[in-house]
Amino acid sequence: MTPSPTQTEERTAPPAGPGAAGPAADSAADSAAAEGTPPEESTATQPAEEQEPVQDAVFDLQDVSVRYGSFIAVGDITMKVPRHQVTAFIGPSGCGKSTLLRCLNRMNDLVPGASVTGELIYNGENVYAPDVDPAEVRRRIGMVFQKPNPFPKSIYENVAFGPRLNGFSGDLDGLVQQSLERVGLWSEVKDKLKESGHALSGGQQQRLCIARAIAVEPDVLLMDEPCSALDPIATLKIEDLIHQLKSTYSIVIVTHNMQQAARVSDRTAFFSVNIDDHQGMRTGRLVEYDRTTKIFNNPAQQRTEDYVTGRFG
Ligand SMILES: Nc1ncnc2c1ncn2[C@@H]1O[C@H](COP(=O)(O)OP(=O)(O)OP(=O)(O)O)[C@@H](O)[C@H]1O
Repeated sequence: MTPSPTQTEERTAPPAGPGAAGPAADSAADSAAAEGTPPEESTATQPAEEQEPVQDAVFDLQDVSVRYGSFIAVGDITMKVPRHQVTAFIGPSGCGKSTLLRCLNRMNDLVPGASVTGELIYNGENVYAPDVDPAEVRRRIGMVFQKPNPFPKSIYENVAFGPRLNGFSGDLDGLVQQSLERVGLWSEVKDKLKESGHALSGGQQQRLCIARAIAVEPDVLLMDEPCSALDPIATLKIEDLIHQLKSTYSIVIVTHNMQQAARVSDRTAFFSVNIDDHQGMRTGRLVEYDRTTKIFNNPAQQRTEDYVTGRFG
């Protein structure tokens, strides 16, 4: 991919010393991100490159851009998302992580004015082809949101709802149990399946939402900051769960938490915002995408290093 024609500046931040990047240095980035420190919004950009090829891709994005009306929220994204691995999207607020995540399963169709250009291939099929049923796409590519959002129904019904809607005719009780077991919730809820999903703790509610997502037997799980509303112990449980689930599902996770990205993901995509000199449009761009260990320990781009070490970029 070629650099944006809007680029006019070069970065002046000094390079980090050897070993400055890495999980040990992540807390600075975490706290800066948590405090909402604005990114250093340079119009300079580096070519986004996929440094190490993905051999078995579940998604293949070619020049994908997402607009809200005429505003390009995220532009020219070319990347492959590996199957049965965890891919993290990181970057400063507003760089389009959630927007890009939502277009992977056509959730953005539900946003008035949102449109997608480019090619988004999922298992060899163009997700946006005219004959593709968005509801089927969303069944195969499930989503877990930032805030746990159980239905106002019983624990059992939360899990049974999707399969029933899809005409599941097998052993529903068994499927509910199996789904709850997979998220480590069964022993905690087996005696109160008729109680409301809202009566659970935040971490339990999020695991219930993951059980609900996997009950319809998806292929991919998209997670949009799934732990941001949870305490550290509940967060670790979800992270453990993500590790377990990746043998069955391909997972894409948006996170502001650098340590979490380093802990749970195999690959990390770092996005940032470029500002168009003429119109001042702030468009999210993919800066660097590689194995997570590389992104955190030896990134190719200065902007990545600045971000993962807490300097922003
Ligand atoms: N429904 C919408 N309508 C119009 N603009 C939107 C909409 N949703 C997001 N945007 C804009 O698109 C850009 C990208 O937003 P998005 O939420 O995808 O970024 P993000 O990187 O996920 O941010 P954060 O980390 O803060 O969640 C932002 O400029 C945002 O204001």
